[in-house]
Amino acid sequence: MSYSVGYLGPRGTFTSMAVDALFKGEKHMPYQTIPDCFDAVKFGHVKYVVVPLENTLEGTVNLTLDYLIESKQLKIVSEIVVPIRQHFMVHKENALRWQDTDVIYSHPHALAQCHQFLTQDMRQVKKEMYNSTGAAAQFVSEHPEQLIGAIANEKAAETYDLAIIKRDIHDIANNHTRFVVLHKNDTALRSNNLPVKGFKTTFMIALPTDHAGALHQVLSAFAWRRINLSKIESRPMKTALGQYYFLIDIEQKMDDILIPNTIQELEAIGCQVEVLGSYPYYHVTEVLHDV
Ligand SMILES: O=C(O)C(=O)C[C@]1(C(=O)O)C=C[C@@H](O)C=C1
Repeated sequence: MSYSVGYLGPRGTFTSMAVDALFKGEKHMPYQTIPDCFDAVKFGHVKYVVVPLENTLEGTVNLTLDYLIESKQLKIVSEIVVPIRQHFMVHKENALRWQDTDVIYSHPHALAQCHQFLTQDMRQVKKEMYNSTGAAAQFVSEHPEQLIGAIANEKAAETYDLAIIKRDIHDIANNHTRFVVLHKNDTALRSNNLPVKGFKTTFMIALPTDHAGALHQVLSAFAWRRINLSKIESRPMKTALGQYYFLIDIEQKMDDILIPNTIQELEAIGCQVEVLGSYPYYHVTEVLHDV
């Protein structure tokens, strides 16, 4: 295996910023889509992959969560939260004509994070979804003959030599995305250079059918042990309407007693419980500086 880390590429995505922060000096391999990232680690082309899981403004990246639910052999081994600053950029040859832009490309999450800018300043411009912010920037750089723009980060503008027209166009300043590192076994991945902010464990829980108050019982199994939940979310099981998995994050790492006992209690009421990972989390504090 020549590459150790795969990620949602190309260079210049926010995901590549997460990779740079966690895996300094390792060989990285960009993949075009989130499913490609999952396949790369499943089939052993890379040891780890980094994919986006959740954003402050847009919530969960459903594609990642659905693949995580499906890929039971993969575990979350680390998490990193990255500040997200979105900028509007065009090809340098079109910088003076940016007001004539016909189409703006970006990842659907990035477009959604810039709703106010797109509806107020760019109302007439067509919006097109792309696989990632970096790929949108690359596409713009390859098509100077078209009056198109991208929403992406500063690194993408540098990498693809684009002109930033408007900075910080995301709706709220406190915009962050949570990325997870996936691996074939559950050995937690520690960063060599970032301080650990804390630990989490993620569960996937299927409730027993026709059991009144089952979710209440699940929550109370955590509550009476004073285990702090940092997230709860449901995703359809895709088997029938009304059937869901509950994804629960707790602010605690796997231990020998408390968590195994919680799982036992959940199984005793008929729940199916999978631990999707028990891992350290990190924050990137510095935002890419202005040029
Ligand atoms: O990594 C990127 O640049 C992406 O395009 C993906 C993604 C996402 O899926 O949330 C990552 C971070 C930002 O929230 C916007 C887009």
